[in-house]
Amino acid sequence: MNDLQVSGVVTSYGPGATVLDGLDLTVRGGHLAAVLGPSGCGKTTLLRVIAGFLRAEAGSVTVAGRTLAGPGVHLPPERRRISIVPQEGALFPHLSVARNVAFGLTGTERGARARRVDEMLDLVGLGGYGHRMPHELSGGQQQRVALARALAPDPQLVLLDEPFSALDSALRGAVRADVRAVLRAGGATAVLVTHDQQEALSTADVVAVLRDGRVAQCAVPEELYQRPADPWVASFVGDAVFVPGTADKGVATTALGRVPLAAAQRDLREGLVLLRPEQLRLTDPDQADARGTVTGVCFYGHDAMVTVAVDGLDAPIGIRTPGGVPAGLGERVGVRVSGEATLHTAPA
Ligand SMILES: Nc1ncnc2c1ncn2[C@@H]1O[C@H](COP(=O)(O)OP(=O)(O)OP(=O)(O)O)[C@@H](O)[C@H]1O
Repeated sequence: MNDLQVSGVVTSYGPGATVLDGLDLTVRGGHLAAVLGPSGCGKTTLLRVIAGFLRAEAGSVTVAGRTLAGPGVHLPPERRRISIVPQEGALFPHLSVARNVAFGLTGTERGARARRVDEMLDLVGLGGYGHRMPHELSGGQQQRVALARALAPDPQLVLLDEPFSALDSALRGAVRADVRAVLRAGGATAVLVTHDQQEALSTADVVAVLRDGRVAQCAVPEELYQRPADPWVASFVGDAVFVPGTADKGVATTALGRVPLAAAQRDLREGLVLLRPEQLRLTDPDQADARGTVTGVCFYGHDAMVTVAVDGLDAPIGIRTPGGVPAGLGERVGVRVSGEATLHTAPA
């Protein structure tokens, strides 16, 4: 299988400018990994090291057991069997769609090349578009051609660098789903760089969160969201509600009541209890473990975020309420918690 293994990679752009600092990342063959992290944390740099445009000062990169970079080894990009889908498709404007897709098929006999182009255009849902010029396509169609071009040479690994960021939000979800389906059908391993948490969680098999030149956590989306490694990761991959709590026998006691803890966190005695806003419910104050006063309401259409100053808590908390705004400013409300929480050491 085309497993990607990045081990102990160190890269800098000069003295004192270390960007990747012993980074490890493993992606199983055929899986899509999203690399998520704050601006400037080194996401693109990681792609450049994997693709071979940048030399790592230490560490190694292997795909399917073949060392692409490592001590004494640095294969040039064209020998790595890696394709890249850049931010805005970057199609050659003077070449037709078919010739764009055929671009990486050098050394392939003419008939086989034409068949492969047709096959790739069918795969991305653009069969019959081969004669068009890039400017005759929508942004989403151009991105799909870029994907067809990337997949045509049958790469072991596809690197996607924020490939949806130029698309408007209505198109984005649909193109994202298309690209995901095409990658699955093609069977290549893929690494998707994004700064969009929703995109990472909804598209990837695993999500790696980068911080300080390393992977802070790499996990399947549900685990990352529900059991983040620390408060920083928790806040980075979604809205987080932190309340102080003490733990005993797998249950945390907090100002919001008693909350069961996820199994992996059961050894800590006290710290910050993490909940997601959708785990909280507004109820009648007489039927709740916790009570408070509404201090803010933000309506988003599909749900609303209601901010409540809970008795006994220093800071107000956000509660996501589906289907409208159930309480107004200044109203006394009850708060109920559902599901499990995680307990974390409070940051120093
Ligand atoms: N060619 C370069 N020369 C010097 N420094 C660079 C160069 N390219 C990137 N950097 C620096 O390296 C760090 C990581 O950059 P990189 O582009 O990998 O971040 P990123 O996570 O992809 O950011 P973004 O999300 O903003 O695109 C940044 O501090 C950036 O300023």
